[in-house]
Amino acid sequence: MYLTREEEKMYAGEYGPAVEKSMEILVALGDIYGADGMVEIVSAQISGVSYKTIGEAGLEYLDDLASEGAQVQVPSTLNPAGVDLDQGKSLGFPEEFTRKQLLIVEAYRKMGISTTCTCTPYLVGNVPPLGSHIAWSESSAVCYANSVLGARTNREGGPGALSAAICGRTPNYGYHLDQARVPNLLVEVETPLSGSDYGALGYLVGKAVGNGVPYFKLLDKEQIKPQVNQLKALGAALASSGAVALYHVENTTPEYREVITHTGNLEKLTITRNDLDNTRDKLSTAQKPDLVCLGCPHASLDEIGEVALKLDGKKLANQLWVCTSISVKAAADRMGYTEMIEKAGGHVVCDTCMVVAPIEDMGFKVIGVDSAKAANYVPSMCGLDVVFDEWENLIAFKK
Ligand SMILES: C[C@@](O)(CCOP(=O)(O)O)CC(=O)O
Ligand code: SF4
Repeated sequence: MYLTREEEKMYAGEYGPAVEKSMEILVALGDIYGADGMVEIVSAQISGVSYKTIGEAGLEYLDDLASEGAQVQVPSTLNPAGVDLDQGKSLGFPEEFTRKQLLIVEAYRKMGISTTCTCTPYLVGNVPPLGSHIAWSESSAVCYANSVLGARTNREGGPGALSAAICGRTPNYGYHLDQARVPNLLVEVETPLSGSDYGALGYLVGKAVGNGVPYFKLLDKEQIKPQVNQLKALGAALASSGAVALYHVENTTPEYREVITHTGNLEKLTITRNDLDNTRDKLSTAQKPDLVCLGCPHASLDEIGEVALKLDGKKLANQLWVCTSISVKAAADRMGYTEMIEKAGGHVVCDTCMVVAPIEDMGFKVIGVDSAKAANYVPSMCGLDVVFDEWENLIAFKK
């Protein structure tokens, strides 16, 4: 692939071993996927943060890079870690795990990466504009960035996104190019959508479309135009049951007008109310959750607000985590939401989630979720049972 003189220098080690190593990774990826050259990026989002998923080998790799002086060249944020970085002890996270986790985050911090550990960076200031090239790796965030923001990224792995952040570039292939952004499946949804329907829809369509690009026609554009919270749930589920990186929603997402002409001859999938209800039932493996975990992807301020108002003045019978970023929690604190949730016996948990935290070692057995992505991953990544339903049905109050 073609490299500019600057990129040649990076590759040849003229900027030190961290840049050299990172450029080698980018060139290898570019060669595998047939990139013609590199493209400059404006933002990075780096997964592979939890000690649960990257382990000792990951920690060593990051420590080496940090001690070699690696520095990111573009604004970069981290994916969720395995613990709440501030409230780890009071929430009962295992001590040794927490110690390792803090070392990982410290290595990233040294590289200049913001330690806002979240899968919804677009809610806390990492918001690349339409048409910009970026390297993001959290699959739900990739889906959001490509589809809702109209930025351009492949589904990077953690090392790929980190290398891109260090070099300020990523190989130019896949979703960076116009031709990969056209839809290849038309999805007609025949029923109005609300709550966890968006996740159930994403789960079903992700299975059908694999690594393709679905184009959604929702029932009634006036009534059910999806907003940020719904689009994040839809994209997260699409990206977890399939390898989706981009979707379009008619009258909603920014690139639908450019691709609408391609929808005429597409294979069509019709989704009914029954399809969505059956999906929710199929994903559930138990009935009564001992821990309800909301915020997959990380909750927005208004999602936390809805839960807080419902809990206000009551006492919970099961445990509750509402997972979010430190920035959104700060706003929730000021709004009084955190206090309402805590008084009811729940927690606003930062930096982590039900999938990347070691919840299987914390005494929980059945996790209640309102997210299809979490319902898909909790059994496989934590080995625990899951109930997938609307959050209002999952929480129970003391009589
Ligand atoms: C399941 C996921 O949301 C979180 C775990 O990823 P990681 O530990 O950051 O690599 C990753 C993803 O879907 O990209
Ligand atoms: S599993 Fe869900 S909450 Fe956890 S990092 Fe992934 S999208 Fe975020």
